Amino acid sequence: MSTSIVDRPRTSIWPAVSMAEALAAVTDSVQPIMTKCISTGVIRPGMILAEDVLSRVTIPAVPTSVKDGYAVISSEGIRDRVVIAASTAGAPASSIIVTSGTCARVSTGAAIPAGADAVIMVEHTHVVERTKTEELKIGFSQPAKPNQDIRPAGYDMQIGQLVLEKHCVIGSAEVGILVASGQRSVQVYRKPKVCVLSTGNELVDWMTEDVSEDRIRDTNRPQLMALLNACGFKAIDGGMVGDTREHLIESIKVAFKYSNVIVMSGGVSMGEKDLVKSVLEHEFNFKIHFGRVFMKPGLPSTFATGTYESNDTRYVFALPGNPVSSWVSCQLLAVPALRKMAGHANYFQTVIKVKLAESIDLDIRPEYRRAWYTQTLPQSDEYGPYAICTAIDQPSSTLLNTKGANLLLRLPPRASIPEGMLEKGAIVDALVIGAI
Ligand SMILES: Nc1nc2c(c(=O)[nH]1)N[C@H]1C(S)=C(S)[C@@H](COP(=O)(O)OP(=O)(O)OC[C@H]3O[C@@H](n4cnc5c(N)ncnc54)[C@H](O)[C@@H]3O)O[C@H]1N2
Ligand code: MOO
Repeated sequence: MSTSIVDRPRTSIWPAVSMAEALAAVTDSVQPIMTKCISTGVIRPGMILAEDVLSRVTIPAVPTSVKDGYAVISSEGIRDRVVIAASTAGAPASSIIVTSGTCARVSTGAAIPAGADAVIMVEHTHVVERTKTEELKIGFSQPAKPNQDIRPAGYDMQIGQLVLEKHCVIGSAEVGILVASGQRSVQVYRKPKVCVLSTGNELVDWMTEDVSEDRIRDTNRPQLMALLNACGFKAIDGGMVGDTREHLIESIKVAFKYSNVIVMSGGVSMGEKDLVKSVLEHEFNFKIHFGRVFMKPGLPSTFATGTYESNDTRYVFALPGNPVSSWVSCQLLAVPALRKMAGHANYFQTVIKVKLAESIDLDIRPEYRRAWYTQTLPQSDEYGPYAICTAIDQPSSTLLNTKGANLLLRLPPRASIPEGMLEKGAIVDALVIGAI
């Protein structure tokens, strides 16, 4: 398909959808992908459960002592008792029977012998009779209530109990719970494979030493790959693509050999070399769900789906070339989609309320401004939390305004506020995009 430059549309054919519409289109299109069975022994933090986990065991299996002390019959008060045996953690106590006037020495976690209904801890006892090496009779300074310091069977976990839910993100706590449940293996979600590629005739690889004046280093690819890797996905390097239909078609085909998701940047606006949308629509027969989003930065952000060489749905996030635009729109559109595919139930970034550390003139578009989180401002004891913008002006070409940003301020469009600006101290929503 080819058209002359003189015939190109003079206004975009793509309506600028709202962010809410864009997010709905993305998250409605993607579903968690396949699952795999994994041995409990190799489960790792970051994996996501694809099934509910029920306990196969009761913990403790029998009543056990909560203290190091003596298992007694509580109704016998503080009378002296003959020590008949010792029950230690890990050793069966089945042969021991505590009867009137006797007690059994128990350690924390040891089974309570039959006949006993309470434990008196060692600090509340003294030796009455002994040999050189063994306790014969023990005296008690405090009585015990029935069931005192006894952990009943099933107190910590019961057979059949739901201990971890589907979509649970495994962390160190969950590793312990899973192992305790006695399950030998579990279903987890597979992570989507995502390929990152950059488009543009002007690009040279980031390793290039001398870059001529008409060229620029491809910063989007390493930056987006780093972002996706930091979010827990293995980004595949799809390389750089020239601005021709043939080159785009070939590179997209190669990327689909290795991945079901492509995150690409550049070539989605109104320029004569901006061919990506047309290639996806006409060469691959993909559905373009949206070709522009009313947001700053990232206006020409594009999302397309379709099939290629199999019945599996493929997803393409064709993001604007401007470096800040691609980085922000990847966080806003591609990351939640990948998180949903990977099985996360909460796939959107956490949103918190922050106070502005300075006044901001609002843009005509809803803006996602880069900012740093701080509890208090310098020379101020007023509690925030505050957001300090990484720069007052934040052009979408200036990578430096992404430096260290752990918040994206979600600012309303100018028309929604009569003054067209937000004063210092105004409270706004912020998406958390890094450790705070
Ligand atoms: N007539 C119009 N022009 C533009 C519009 C518009 O609505 N009408 N939108 C502007 C907006 S907003 C954006 S954002 C950009 C995005 O355009 P493209 O996606 O087509 O991006 P390119 O033209 O390919 O590149 C834009 C800019 O970014 C540099 N770039 C591209 N790729 C990389 C890379 N991998 N690493 C570093 N830098 C990259 C490229 O050299 C350009 O300077 O369009 C506006 N124009
Ligand atoms: O939408 Mo563009 O990303 O502002 O420069």
